[in-house]
Amino acid sequence: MSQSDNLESYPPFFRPNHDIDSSENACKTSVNSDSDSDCLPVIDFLCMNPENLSQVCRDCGMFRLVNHGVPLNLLNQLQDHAKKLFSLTFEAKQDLFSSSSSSSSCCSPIAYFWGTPALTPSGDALKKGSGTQDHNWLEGLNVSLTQVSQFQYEDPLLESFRSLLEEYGRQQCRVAKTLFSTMAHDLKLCSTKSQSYLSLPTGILRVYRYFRCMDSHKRWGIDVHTDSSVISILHQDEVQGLQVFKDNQWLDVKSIHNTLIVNVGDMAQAMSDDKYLSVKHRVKVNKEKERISIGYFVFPADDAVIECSKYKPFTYADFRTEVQKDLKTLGFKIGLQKFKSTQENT
Ligand SMILES: O=C(O)CCC(=O)C(=O)O
Ligand SMILES: [Fe+2]
Repeated sequence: MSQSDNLESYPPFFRPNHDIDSSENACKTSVNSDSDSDCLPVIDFLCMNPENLSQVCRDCGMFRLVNHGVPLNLLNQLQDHAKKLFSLTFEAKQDLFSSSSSSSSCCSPIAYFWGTPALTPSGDALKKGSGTQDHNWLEGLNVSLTQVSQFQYEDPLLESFRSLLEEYGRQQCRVAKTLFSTMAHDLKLCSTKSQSYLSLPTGILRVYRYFRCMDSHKRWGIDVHTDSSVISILHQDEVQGLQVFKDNQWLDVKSIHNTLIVNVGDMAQAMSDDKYLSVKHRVKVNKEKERISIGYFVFPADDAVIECSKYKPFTYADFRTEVQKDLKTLGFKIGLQKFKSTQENT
């Protein structure tokens, strides 16, 4: 089936001819798109050089990870399953994954959302207070890794997707743990801190499908943001879309087979006292092709107090509450700036 035959899988808002005011949310920023070279530094997971890792976290905040050890077969199967599930009708996806739709899925560890990647802790899309229609051009599945391993679906396709997610989650935990222990060593964090600063049970996966969009110069897959996590790890399919703000310009992140993209999140920037960079990034949409990506996000323990000279002591729970509040009332995230110590603000 060609992609254009499958519009029933799109939420009605994203079907062509929907009456959208295309003057809103226009993206007119220039991009440097040098098609041959890769803009990201490379870290080899098999023979990781701690000094290189430290340098790229400070200079760039995003890097490409090679030799990560996640089986290629697992990556391919996950992409295939995600494609199949996203191609179901919009109504079927809502039924399968929404928490209120049926008693059997009321504690489903997988929640379906569309139009925004900003979710409440329970996985519901966070509606922006302004009431504007500045939707992001995507739909997705939010997966709690702790819950996904304690659940079984009756539907065979869902059950095999669940077990792939569980295995993928294990692989991402392994990668995140190793990366963070090298970072913690670099930042000279004591062992109590480094244990609570990366809490593997907080890990979530986000499986995204970015829709095709005729107004691709006016719409975003995800608009400019930094991640709230400690570390985020992304696997993308062959369709390019991610851009990173580096050297004062927006650069396209290449889609390179069998590599992962890692980025330093806000929490790691704070833990490092601003030595590491939680880098701005965004996702473009494409006129012809849909794009699927899978992100892993891991956070500090809710009660771990982040202490450093540049910020007032705060927990990730404090940070999340502020971010949710700002998204609801202002429509955007202020983030770390709100937690700067008084000295830093003067
Ligand atoms: O899908 C992508 O390429 C990036 C996703 C992302 O930036 C996010 O979920 O925070
Ligand atoms: Fe992100």
